[in-house]
Amino acid sequence: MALCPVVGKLLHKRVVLASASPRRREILSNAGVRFEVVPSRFKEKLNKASFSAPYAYAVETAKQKALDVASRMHQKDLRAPDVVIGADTIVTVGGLILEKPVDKQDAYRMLSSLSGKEHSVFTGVAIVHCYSRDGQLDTDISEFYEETKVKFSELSEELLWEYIHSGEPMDKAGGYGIQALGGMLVEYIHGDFLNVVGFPLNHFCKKLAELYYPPKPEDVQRVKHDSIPTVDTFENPSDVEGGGSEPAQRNPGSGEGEGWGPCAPGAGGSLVEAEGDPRARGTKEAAKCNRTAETLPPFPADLLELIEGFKASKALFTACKLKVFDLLRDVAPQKAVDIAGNVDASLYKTERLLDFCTAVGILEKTEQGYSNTELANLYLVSDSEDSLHSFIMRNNDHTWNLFTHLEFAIQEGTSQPRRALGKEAEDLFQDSHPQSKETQLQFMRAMHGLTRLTAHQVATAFNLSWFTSACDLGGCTGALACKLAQEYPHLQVTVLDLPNVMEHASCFQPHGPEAAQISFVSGDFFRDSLPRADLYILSRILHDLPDDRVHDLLSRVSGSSKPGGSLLLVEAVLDDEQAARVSLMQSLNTLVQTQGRQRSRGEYRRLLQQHGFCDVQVARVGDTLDVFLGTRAAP
Ligand SMILES: Cc1cn([C@H]2C[C@H](O)[C@@H](COP(=O)(O)OP(=O)(O)OP(=O)(O)O)O2)c(=O)[nH]c1=O
Repeated sequence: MALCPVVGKLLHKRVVLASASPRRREILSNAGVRFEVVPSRFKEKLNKASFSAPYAYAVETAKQKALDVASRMHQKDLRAPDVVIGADTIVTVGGLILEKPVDKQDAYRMLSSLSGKEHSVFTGVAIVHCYSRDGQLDTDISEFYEETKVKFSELSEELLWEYIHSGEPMDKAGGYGIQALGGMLVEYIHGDFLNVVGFPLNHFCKKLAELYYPPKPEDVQRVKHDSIPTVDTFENPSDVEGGGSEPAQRNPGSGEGEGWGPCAPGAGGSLVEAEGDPRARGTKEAAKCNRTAETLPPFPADLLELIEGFKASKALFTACKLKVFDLLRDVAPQKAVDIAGNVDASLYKTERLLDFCTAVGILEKTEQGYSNTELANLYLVSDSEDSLHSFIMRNNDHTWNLFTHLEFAIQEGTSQPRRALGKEAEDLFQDSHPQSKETQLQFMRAMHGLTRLTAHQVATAFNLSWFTSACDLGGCTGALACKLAQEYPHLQVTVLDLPNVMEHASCFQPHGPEAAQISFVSGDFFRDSLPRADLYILSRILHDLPDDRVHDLLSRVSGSSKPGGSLLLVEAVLDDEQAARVSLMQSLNTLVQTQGRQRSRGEYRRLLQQHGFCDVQVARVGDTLDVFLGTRAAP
């Protein structure tokens, strides 16, 4: 692929992204760049009035961010990284520069100034090449900016405040995120979308191409001004000889706006070299080494992520197990030494774990110490409303062991609870296998967090307002029942689950007005008669069951349904191309854990029809779930 060689020029270098922005990190890593993240401590408070244009402010801030990181790393390690990338995104409207809002009122001020108008988003980028000369840091700085025009619709007061209360505006220039909810405010954009999100990738690649493949004078005519040169464009013997792998050094005589000097003639080809200059020699040697990079196959970034992905999961599990996010929810920021003391762990190793968490965007690091990101506060703190902590711990304590036996599951065609956990598959959902209260609660909390993620979308996938009674079979903690009750104030919802689940259900019962609409009933949907209801719900139940038990259960539900009553079925299906990866991963999960299997949308539709539910409608929820609604025909 044409872009790979350009990005490939960075692969053998120590590249640092001087930014705490999770968006920049994602854009660069999606492009296959390998880098470390060291957030800049440069305070964004340059005097805006002293700049001739807003973009100059963004470019200078980007440069200062990168230089701050380069010099700190050089001081700390006595060795700077090879390349430091800094960026700064601003929004401009009516001559004003908008950065990140300081509070909700500020976000309101910004967003109302953008309402109904076109504005510009500028991202300034600095690519700083670092060299160490006699222990001193020396740099070559290349900088550029990109402008994207964005037009907002007229925004009502109500919409503005709803958006502000979502929390999304707070860490974003101009107070919005075009890549998420903020996308709904946008009427049109002209220019690079990623530039708005914080990093103009296309311009960055062009800049790299300019730096690493400076055109020879005779090539200038051949290179389209706005294209990213591919290796082919420059692949000729003299280019290979000339290296072209290190950035061309700036011609000392050339001024700032002149760009990068043309290639020096002679053996070196594209590099301007001073005889006896050790930096130039090093550069030439490096150029020789990197020459082969052009002929290498594309770097397997996705493959490496797959190979090493389990390490990232385990690091997250460990930070959760140590309750790092709970600690930082209570007191933040905290230094590594205090966190290590609190969790009773080695300082050096705790620091490595915290830095990893920072690099993947779940912690933030400043001079004062580490703090939770918004994401961590929402999902990783153990007792937050939407916590996924127990789901993570369940993966750590339970699913992890099962997955280490995946090869047996595949070879033998059976699930592996016995080998991994000393239990039979059906025991996992039965009373017959006593679990400790803690294990049971962990399972229930895990299901609770997971169900809450999509409960609202499931509850509203169809208009259910004409039902008066519903029964959620295997409804566990009542997380879905609660959303249904909130959404449909006239609906009475019964949650049916096994006695060992119901024993602990009181820990999850809602406290709001919807509590009066929900009742919990203990029972086994395979043995006991089902509570009467005009809507039955089977949410994420059938995939855990083998075919004979699916038929058994569906015929019991069908037998209890009155004509005109309905069944709402929620499952991750196998055959949707967009969700293929996630669904396929879930199907591995099912085959290693249970005797069930993931089924296709067509199979579920047929199952419903076979059991007397007709007029089956299907809605997609999130990335993975299908919601089916079938109506019981008269027998
Ligand atoms: C306009 C807009 C901005 N943004 C983000 C990109 C940037 O992260 C942020 C602008 O703030 P910046 O100061 O550019 O960056 P930052 O503070 O997030 O990170 P750092 O200074 O460490 O590099 O706003 C979006 O994510 N979406 C948008 O639509």
